[in-house]
Amino acid sequence: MNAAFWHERWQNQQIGFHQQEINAYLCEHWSELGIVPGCRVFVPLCGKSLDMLWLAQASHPILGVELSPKAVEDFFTENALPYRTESQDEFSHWQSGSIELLCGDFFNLTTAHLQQVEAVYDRAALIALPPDLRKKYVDHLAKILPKKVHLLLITLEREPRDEQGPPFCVSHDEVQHLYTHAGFQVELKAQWSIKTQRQLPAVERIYHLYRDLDSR
Ligand SMILES: C[S@@+](CC[C@H](N)C(=O)[O-])C[C@H]1O[C@@H](n2cnc3c(N)ncnc32)[C@H](O)[C@@H]1O
Repeated sequence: MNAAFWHERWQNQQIGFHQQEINAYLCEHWSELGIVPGCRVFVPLCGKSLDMLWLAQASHPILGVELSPKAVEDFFTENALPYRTESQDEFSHWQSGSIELLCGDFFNLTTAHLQQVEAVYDRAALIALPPDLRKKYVDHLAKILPKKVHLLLITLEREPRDEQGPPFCVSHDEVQHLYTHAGFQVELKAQWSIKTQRQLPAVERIYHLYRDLDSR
């Protein structure tokens, strides 16, 4: 799953993952995480997700990262948000008010980019990646995030399990393994049986992941 794959998806508008409405799990579970207004929220692999608008309206400064310039531009234009843009190291930086999007590769982010981030919202980021990249993604995220941080993570697992994707099946055991290994406490908040777009049975899980390395 290389950059060309995603650029092509955006150019051809093969973006079935994009939701026209705010994610219901975000609205239902965000307040349970104890993340106060004003906390900066990082949205990895953000696409043009409308969930960023909901988080911004909940008084969270937003930092997103996205590979596709088309996705980033569409986010601002489709939502009628005036923006300014400039080049920054390996990223182009797009900003409108409290929403900042970095256009470039997640794996080029450093701790400097994620300063003051206190929470992460991962919907369709971990599950967008094949197995070998998922470990690299979690390890990199754990490395660049501040020591004290909360994550809201949404995963998907089709039944019976398969290796197709994206979106890829990510099991509860895998989430536990990846994030515990990276120093996080893992709490499964809820799970729901659903039907995928192709009417396949699947389970969606919502996690609160938390770490506070200073308090150890
Ligand atoms: C399945 S989509 C999910 C988008 C968004 N989270 C949502 O809920 O609509 C995954 C997104 O990750 C982006 N992406 C994939 N690999 C990336 C990388 N290494 N760095 C930044 N963005 C990446 C793709 O362009 C795509 O927009």
